[in-house]
Amino acid sequence: MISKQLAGEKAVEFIKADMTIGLGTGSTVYWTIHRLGKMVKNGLQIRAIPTSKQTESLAKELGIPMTSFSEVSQLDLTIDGADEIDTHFNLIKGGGGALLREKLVAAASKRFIIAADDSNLVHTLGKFPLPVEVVPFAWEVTAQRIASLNCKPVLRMNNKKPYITDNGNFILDCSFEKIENPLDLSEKLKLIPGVVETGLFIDMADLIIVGSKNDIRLINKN
Ligand SMILES: O=C(CO)[C@H](O)[C@H](O)COP(=O)(O)O
Repeated sequence: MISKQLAGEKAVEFIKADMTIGLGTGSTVYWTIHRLGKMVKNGLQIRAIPTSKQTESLAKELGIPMTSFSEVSQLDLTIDGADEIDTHFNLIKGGGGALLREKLVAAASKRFIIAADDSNLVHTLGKFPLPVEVVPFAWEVTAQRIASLNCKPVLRMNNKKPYITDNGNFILDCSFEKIENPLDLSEKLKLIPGVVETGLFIDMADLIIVGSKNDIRLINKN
């Protein structure tokens, strides 16, 4: 069994009846969603809010009942993946392009669980290029302003065209190499006009489930 699958499937153990669950995006939570689909088929009652159109269609296919922020304002639990996790529980997310909805859903959740494998654990964030969601208008100027923070922003492409997020925006993948102060960087990025959201998730995760070749580790905050 691959490590992402181990971690993703382990995460369902934290789902209880009648919970409202945030469903993340990516190849790790794919396994969570599949397991959850089976649990729902076996009678578990939950409702879910997806963090992307991709997750929404998978969850619908598996018969997982959906809700939305027009019906609920708080979720019990969100399960998602991460591209990098540092020793202070800070994350880089957005490799799959869903960072804005992922952050909104995580911020509305009482508990935020990350399922990942040991390749995602790092001492300092930044080797993985930081995804930054920007509005398409004047994105070139936004990219120049971001570059002045000492990185190389690259416009994410899809079939030779700019990649478009579920919110109709672009993504700039920003290579910083080392992000020594994630909070400071996050604040600076959010001050740039045109930046909608960044893939820096600072001190939001409560529990990390780390799958490796043959076992699973749980890392609790504190
Ligand atoms: O942030 C994300 C999507 O926007 C994903 O959680 C992140 O990219 C990790 O993905 P995977 O589970 O496929 O490694």
